Amino acid sequence: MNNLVNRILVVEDELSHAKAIKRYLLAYADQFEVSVADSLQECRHQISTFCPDILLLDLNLPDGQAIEYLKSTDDKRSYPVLIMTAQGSEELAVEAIKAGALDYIVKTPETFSAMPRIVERSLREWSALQDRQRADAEAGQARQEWETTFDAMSEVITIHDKQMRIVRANAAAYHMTGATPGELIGQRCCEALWSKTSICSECPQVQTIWDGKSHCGMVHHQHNERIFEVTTTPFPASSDLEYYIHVARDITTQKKYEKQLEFQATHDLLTGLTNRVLLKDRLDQAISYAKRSGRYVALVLLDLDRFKVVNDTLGHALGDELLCHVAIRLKKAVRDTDTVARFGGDEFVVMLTQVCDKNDVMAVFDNISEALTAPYELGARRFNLSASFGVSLYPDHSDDSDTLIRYADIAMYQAKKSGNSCAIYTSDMGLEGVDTLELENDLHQAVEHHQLSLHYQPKVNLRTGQIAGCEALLRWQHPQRGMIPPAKFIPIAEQTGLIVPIGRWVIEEACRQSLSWLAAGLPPIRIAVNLSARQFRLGDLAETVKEILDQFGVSSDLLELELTESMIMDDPERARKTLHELKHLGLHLSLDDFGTGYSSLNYLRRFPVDSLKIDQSFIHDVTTDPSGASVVASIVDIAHNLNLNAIAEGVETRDQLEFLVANDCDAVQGYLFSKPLPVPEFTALLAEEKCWFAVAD
Ligand SMILES: Nc1nc2c(ncn2[C@@H]2O[C@@H]3COP(=O)(O)O[C@H]4[C@@H](O)[C@H](n5cnc6c(=O)[nH]c(N)nc65)O[C@@H]4COP(=O)(O)O[C@H]3[C@H]2O)c(=O)[nH]1
Repeated sequence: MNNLVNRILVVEDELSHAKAIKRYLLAYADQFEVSVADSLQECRHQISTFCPDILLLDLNLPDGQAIEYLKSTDDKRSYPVLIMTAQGSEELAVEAIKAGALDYIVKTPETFSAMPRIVERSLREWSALQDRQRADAEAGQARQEWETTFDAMSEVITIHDKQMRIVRANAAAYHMTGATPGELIGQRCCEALWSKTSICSECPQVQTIWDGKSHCGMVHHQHNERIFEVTTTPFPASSDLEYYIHVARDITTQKKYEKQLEFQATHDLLTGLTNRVLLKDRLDQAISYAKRSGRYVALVLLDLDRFKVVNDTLGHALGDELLCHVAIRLKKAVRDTDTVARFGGDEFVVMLTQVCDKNDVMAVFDNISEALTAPYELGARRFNLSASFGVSLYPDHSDDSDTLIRYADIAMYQAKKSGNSCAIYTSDMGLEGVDTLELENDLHQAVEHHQLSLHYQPKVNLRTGQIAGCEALLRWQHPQRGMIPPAKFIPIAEQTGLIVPIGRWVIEEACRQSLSWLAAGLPPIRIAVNLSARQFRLGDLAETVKEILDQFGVSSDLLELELTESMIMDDPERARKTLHELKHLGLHLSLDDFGTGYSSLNYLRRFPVDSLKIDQSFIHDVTTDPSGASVVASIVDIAHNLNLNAIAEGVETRDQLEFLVANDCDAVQGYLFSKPLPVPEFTALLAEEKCWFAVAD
């Protein structure tokens, strides 16, 4: 018993009983405080004023029955009530207990004397009862909260037994399955939730049942194609019965998003092809597989030749469409096990794996090349594309993926530069690559530091044997490396854009030289200057040339511009306009390296050019290869049919010269007559007024 005061209200109309009870109680313990009421009315009054901890209530009181009183106050009571009854009224007392009394006492002298212990015990019981009720209420509340939460969870939650039968399911589970409680409870989880007929051993439920630990895994819903992350956790509900909580979270959107991100990180979004990151990964794998299998891996890097022009003239939408067509064709041209990647822009890479024979690479290359060059139809338009290819091989060139990619790139660059469609990497190309970077830096200073100069090579008229003009050829005297050939630095100048100021300088220098020779009293000579593709595309070419001619006061008749076929065929309409503007100034125009590119004779007819320069590669073979000879003869014919002059370049032997004379070529240029000469030597040649017929005869 604690030391707190216990207030006891005794409601008894029989005064002697009340006194006896009070006396026993007060005599028993100090903490008892006793008050007496003799009616229900007084009882009610004292309950509010005395605030009893226990009520000893006589069954029959003058103003009413205790049972009625209990019934009317049952809900609010915070104290125990003991009914006191006379012998023989026990039945009524039991009724009083039903109405809310804690117990009853039959009034006898013995029970009066035992009253303190009865009160003590009753207070203890009451306190325990209160605790239990409070605990029950709290448990009820908790349960309600839990159930609300359980049903409010968006995750599908089920509780199942060891046989994986559902014993409880939340609202999300019913919502997902569309089942009623009757249809879900007792069903096997896999069937009821996931529409699966068999249980997968990797199911987190199965694993949890096996080793008693929580397991998490992914479950694909068989019918609605959604993906769930499922966690199963065991919990002991009683000592011998185990339950498992199964929480399934719908992660379909998350997975979709993850997949999308992964795709974006590893693919080119326009074409859907593999990107550089994934290609490198696959190349690493292919190399390690090839190491074991003793096979080759080939990398074919290709760059579309005229793509920029297509893009600029037709707009990016059509350009994109074209790239998608290229991607499809490349994929079709190789096996499924090979990889086609896009590195951005118009650069694609094909990785060929499990190659047994190196010759197979060239066969695949032929397929690719053929697929790419077939005409493209975009809307009402038809296009032809060509590409430059660079090939590198594992194990011949490297066993490192980055290096192989770089080597394929260097080889492609080499192919482009040399005008061949394909180049296989060789070690000297690699060195050239290193060189290129250094040259690029030095080239920036070349103009400023007067390291550039022009050499002149005569063109000889085959009818007169005399100089018919000359070609100005750029030379770079590098302070450390000595003379660098144009084939090495012009492509760098093209790439960096430096060719524009350099090209302007060449025209200015040719005009300056022309004036200087005239001033020296030498016969007027037409100087041909090579134009670069970039200069030609600039748009203000005619204006620039006119400005230079005006600045030096040189007659336009003394200047010739040499363009290549590819420069004008890139964008024939624009080229035609520019050529007309140049022609309008009075310049001579010639098509250089004729025969090496793709020319449409239809277009050619519409271009105001004066000469076709037959590429030296044809001249080289003219006496050894009958087909080479017929190409040259045809070009001369074409030129004459179009009212153009035919000039052969790279003439080195008398046999070549004789062939050209026999085939009615108009003029020649080549080492047989003279190499390109520095100004003093060429000036001497001019002054000599040399006639080469003696040589040609
Ligand atoms: N094997 C052999 N070669 C001969 C013979 N006769 C002449 N050549 C060389 O053939 C090239 C002819 O010039 P290209 O076709 O315009 O080809 C030129 C031209 O495309 C470019 N280039 C040169 N100067 C300029 C320039 O000022 N501007 C631009 N944009 N390109 C230039 O560089 C290319 C190479 O120029 P070069 O090295 O000077 O090489 C010159 C010349 O030296 C011969 O009988 N045999």
